[in-house]
Amino acid sequence: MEDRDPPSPSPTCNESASLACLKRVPGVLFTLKRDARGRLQLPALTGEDQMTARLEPLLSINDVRQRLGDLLGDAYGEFIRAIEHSAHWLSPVSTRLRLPIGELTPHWYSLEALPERSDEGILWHGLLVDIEDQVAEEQRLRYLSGTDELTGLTNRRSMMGHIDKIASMSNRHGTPLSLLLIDLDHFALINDTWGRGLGDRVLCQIAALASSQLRQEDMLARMGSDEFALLLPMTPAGRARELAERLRESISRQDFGIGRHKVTVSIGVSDFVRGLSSAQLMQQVHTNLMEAKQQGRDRVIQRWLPQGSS
Ligand SMILES: Nc1nc2c(ncn2[C@@H]2O[C@H](COP(=O)(O)OP(=O)(O)OP(=O)(O)O)[C@@H](O)[C@H]2O)c(=O)[nH]1
Repeated sequence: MEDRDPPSPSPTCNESASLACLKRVPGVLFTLKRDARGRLQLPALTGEDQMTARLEPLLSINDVRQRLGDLLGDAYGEFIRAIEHSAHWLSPVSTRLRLPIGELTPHWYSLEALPERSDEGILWHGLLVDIEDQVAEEQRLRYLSGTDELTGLTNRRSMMGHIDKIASMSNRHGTPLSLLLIDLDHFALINDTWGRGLGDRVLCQIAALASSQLRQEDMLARMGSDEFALLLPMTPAGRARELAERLRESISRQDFGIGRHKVTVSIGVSDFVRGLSSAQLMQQVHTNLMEAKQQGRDRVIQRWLPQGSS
């Protein structure tokens, strides 16, 4: 027979290694019990020191509801709802809760627990993990996916969704809605003459200048390249046109730090007509912008979207 060294104990069988590992998990493993009278008990708990310290006083209390309420504050209701739903359907608990455990400011926790029936009621074995960093990263990515990196404005993708939503509200309630499409004139020339870095600065300055003239409910987006869109809810065409003219003038007066060279924009304006789609609104405002370019740039063109057109 082959002579072999006896196998070393597997780390998963080594209790102290497992415990040390558990201490490094930013959360706790727990057992929760709900008896037939609805009382909640916490018979077992282990994990990261700070969280364990906060939850340990609950161990072996006859009914932890009151103490949990004190500990979790506003989040207590949500926690109990998740537990009661799981108890009723015997379904796993899988939720995220914002809990003030072990921290002065609440953190996001992921709560995963499996219920099973026992003689005394229902028993959950579960894991509560601090996912504050993960949630912050998700929020950052969500923000980035809807934001133009250069100007910090809403990007095309997010704006198109917004136009759909606001247009369908206008359709339902008959409220006025206008859209502006703003495009820099001969922007390629600015890049070619003063460099792309300065071109970037011009785009950012235009974004800031336009933003400073808006109401809170208006939405400005960079649609790409040197094109911006401005969505104006509750705004009839006449007021949208006035705003477009003001914007155009203020941009042409602005000193962008490129000598005597003026930066100008062409603007298409369109208002939403009930019964039409957001795609038709977009198409019309684009046609108006093209018309402004063709007529010599540095101007605003507004044409009505004929009812029933496609
Ligand atoms: N600086 C800078 N330039 C960009 C960016 N994105 C696109 N561009 C440039 O913007 C220019 C857009 O030019 P065109 O679409 O040809 O139009 P234009 O020169 O503005 O001329 P008209 O629109 O016809 O008046 C191109 O030179 C692109 O390379 C950017 O993020 N930064």
